[in-house]
Amino acid sequence: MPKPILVLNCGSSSIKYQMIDTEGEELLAKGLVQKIGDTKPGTIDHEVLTGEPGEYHIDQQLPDHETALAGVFQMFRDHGPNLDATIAVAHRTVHGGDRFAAPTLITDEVVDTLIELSPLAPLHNPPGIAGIKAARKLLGNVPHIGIFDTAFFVNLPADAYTYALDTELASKTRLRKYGFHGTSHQFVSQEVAKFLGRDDLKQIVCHLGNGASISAVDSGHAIDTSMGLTPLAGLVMGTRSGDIDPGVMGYLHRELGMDVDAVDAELNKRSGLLGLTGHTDMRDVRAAIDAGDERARLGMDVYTHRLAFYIGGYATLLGGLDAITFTAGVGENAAEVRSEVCARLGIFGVELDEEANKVRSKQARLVSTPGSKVAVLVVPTNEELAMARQSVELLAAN
Ligand SMILES: Nc1ncnc2c1ncn2[C@@H]1O[C@H](COP(=O)(O)OP(=O)(O)O)[C@@H](O)[C@H]1O
Ligand SMILES: CC(=O)OP(=O)(O)O
Ligand SMILES: [Mg+2]
Repeated sequence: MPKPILVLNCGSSSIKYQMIDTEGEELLAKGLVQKIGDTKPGTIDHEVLTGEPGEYHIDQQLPDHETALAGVFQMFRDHGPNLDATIAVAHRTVHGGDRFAAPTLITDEVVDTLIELSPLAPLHNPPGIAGIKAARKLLGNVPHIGIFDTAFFVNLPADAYTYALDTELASKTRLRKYGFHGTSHQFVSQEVAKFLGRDDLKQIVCHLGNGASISAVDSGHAIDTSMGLTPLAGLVMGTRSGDIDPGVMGYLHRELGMDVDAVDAELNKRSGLLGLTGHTDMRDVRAAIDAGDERARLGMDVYTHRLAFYIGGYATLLGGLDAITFTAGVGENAAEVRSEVCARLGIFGVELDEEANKVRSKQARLVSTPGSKVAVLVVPTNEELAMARQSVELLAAN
């Protein structure tokens, strides 16, 4: 009998989910819900990979996360696998603040604390909490576990996480760098160590998805990462600006009368690749570049400039560099991004094997030349599997 865990990743307008058998780690089902809270009908795509495999799609009005999850559960009831066998539900919870580091059994008290932490991640935590509440209602008889994006970074050195702000103000408001995508940075850096057969690696992980972040990992410990108090800092992302002069906020307010919410929305939702090129998706940016669009070309240059800047800085902080790894939607698929970033890293003796880099594969792989002073890898991330593993550990310890 399989002992499945349901893993939920609730975003503001989407839910990604997987059902994973904890014995043997087989993926039993996965799915994606889109356009939650939209005036237009939302979509639920459900794929069953066990028993009688199949793919199912429905269009349905999805005013909130509770309706969306009810739709997902209906998919399970109509097409399988059997939800009754589920032993636990794992929830990706973006911001654990300074309260949560390890995977945590969710109680009413934990939910209250997460609500308190919400202002720290206004775009990410509220949908996560909505998902937790809805799932606990629909599947009340199994443990629910929170896994925090910030967890891998709780032990960053103080000089990495401290902002140059008034100490009292910072401590009163818990203002510091927290870092995000930690489940992915940890999973991928461990996969790299396995792949290269060494634990004592100085490595940089580039998680380039719609949200994007980069981390420096020394012998398994994160020593710096690009996201900050919120997931807005650092790299250029699909719609987020990443690093800008903090003076931009006051400037936009004074010049255009934009209030704080308007500036926040501008930087989070209309900036990044979208603001630079008119496209959020890297495939569309690439198509525009190929069609001679100069705005898209500049957008890509800003994107790789920022990446190279961080890689150079992190190599210095690490005091050496053994491996650079690309992961997530862009990192795993966009060969041109890897190629253009690596072309900026000659000073470190990075040499990409352009042919190997072009090969499409779902496997972890080396894409640098044998002579490269730094190994360059592509490693698929699997945040859901990492979450399932951490949940199993927590359940075993209780
Ligand atoms: N084949 C591809 N080539 C280039 N970029 C891709 C490809 N497939 C996906 N992407 C990029 O990956 C992004 C999604 O990455 P993902 O890691 O799934 O993000 P998130 O988890 O933040 O939704 C897309 O927005 C797109 O930019
Ligand atoms: C924290 C974060 O940026 O997450 P995502 O990439 O899912 O938006
Ligand atoms: Mg992601």
